[in-house]
Amino acid sequence: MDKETITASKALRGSITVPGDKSISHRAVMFGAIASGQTTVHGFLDGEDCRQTIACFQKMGVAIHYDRDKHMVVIDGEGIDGLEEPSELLDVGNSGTTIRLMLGILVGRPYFSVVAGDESIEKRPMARITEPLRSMGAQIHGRRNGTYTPIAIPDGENTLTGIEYQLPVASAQVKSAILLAGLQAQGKTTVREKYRSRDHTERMLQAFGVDVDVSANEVSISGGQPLQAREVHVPGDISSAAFMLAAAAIVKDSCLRIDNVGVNPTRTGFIDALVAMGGEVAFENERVRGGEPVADIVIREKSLHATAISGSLIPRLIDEIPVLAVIATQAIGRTVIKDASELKFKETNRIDATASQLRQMGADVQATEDGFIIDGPTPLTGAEVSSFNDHRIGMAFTIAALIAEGETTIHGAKASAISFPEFYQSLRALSDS
Ligand SMILES: O=C(O)C1=C[C@@H](OP(=O)(O)O)[C@@H](O)[C@H](O)C1
Ligand SMILES: C=C(OP(=O)(O)O)C(=O)O
Repeated sequence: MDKETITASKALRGSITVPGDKSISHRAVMFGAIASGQTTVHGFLDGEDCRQTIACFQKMGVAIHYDRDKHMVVIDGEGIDGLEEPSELLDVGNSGTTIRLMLGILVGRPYFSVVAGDESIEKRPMARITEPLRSMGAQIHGRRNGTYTPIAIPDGENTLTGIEYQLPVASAQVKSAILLAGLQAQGKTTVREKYRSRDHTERMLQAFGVDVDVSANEVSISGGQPLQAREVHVPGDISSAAFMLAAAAIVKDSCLRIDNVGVNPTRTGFIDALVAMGGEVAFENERVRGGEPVADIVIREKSLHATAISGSLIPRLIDEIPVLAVIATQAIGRTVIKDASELKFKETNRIDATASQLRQMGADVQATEDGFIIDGPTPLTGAEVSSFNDHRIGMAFTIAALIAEGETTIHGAKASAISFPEFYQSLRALSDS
């Protein structure tokens, strides 16, 4: 198995950028594929998940040209009716976002399609998508009555009707799938959520010329609206920036600047948590590009104290929780993270993975049903840890290794290629400078 060996780092100093936002990159390809005209995407994330999205839509006959060196994707869309029946399985690899959003498109198409992914995708729950889509009239077959992959959509009329739906858990993937089906449905579709999840779908659909009504925690869309191609500039991914910010927050005397990061308020929970812990973080050059807020982020290492993370904050930092748990081991006092049971349904069970590997490194951490209880500060010691082939887990433990005494080996480190292919390179460049 692939591995990386990491030792304690001296201060991280300098200025970097991080790769494009994963959520926005996926959506740019999908929306470009169902729009009419040429969509050009700049700053596309060259991660494995997003490349899988490109491949799926190419299998549906969409002309997509990807220049990997320039991080640019050009999509010649012919509207949603221009999508063709794929003659092969649509393989989403490791990507939950690809399968869930794409199903929202496929259920309204008149052709036969089958979607599946890797071993991790096989274990991830799909009922959250297939139940509401079925209630719109979608015909869905699949393993265990369509609650797990592989999932097949039969050919035929596939007529959909708009629904009003209250999300049982805040999930942008479920919300987006319903809205994409809603675009193909008769009448209006409304999705309500208790806590607001990331709103990139709403923002980008509006940018592609679709009327989307957004009020508080409710989004509505009327069926039959076409998408008009446009240029998309993808900002740096705050979920990737979070690893670098975490490193700078806990490695003594660090001072780091990350330029051009997406700071959509539905995604900045990690920054709020860090500030609540006493972290020194500032946004500079705040601007809006293509409907998404962007800023340069500056952080300085500072002594941190414990905090409580729960409720509406959770969907705003869901993917950053493993690395936040690492930070919490260095904060003074007891950090409690709750309402995060969704972590069990990601690429791996992130509650178990984070707690078990943190304990290997000597942290005082307790896994709970829906989060963690972490007492700090605790000195960490180098250990053999596993990513469980989950990119966020592998990267979180690499950050922990930067402050550990002795050597830490991260097994399955290559998983970082899912969302942050240059992760180890960027980190080495910063600690050498
Ligand atoms: O819509 C998206 O792009 C995503 C939504 C979140 O998942 P859920 O919708 O399952 O919370 C997040 O964890 C994932 O990394 C990306
Ligand atoms: C959960 C994640 O992604 P996905 O659901 O797209 O696999 C993630 O990137 O942390």
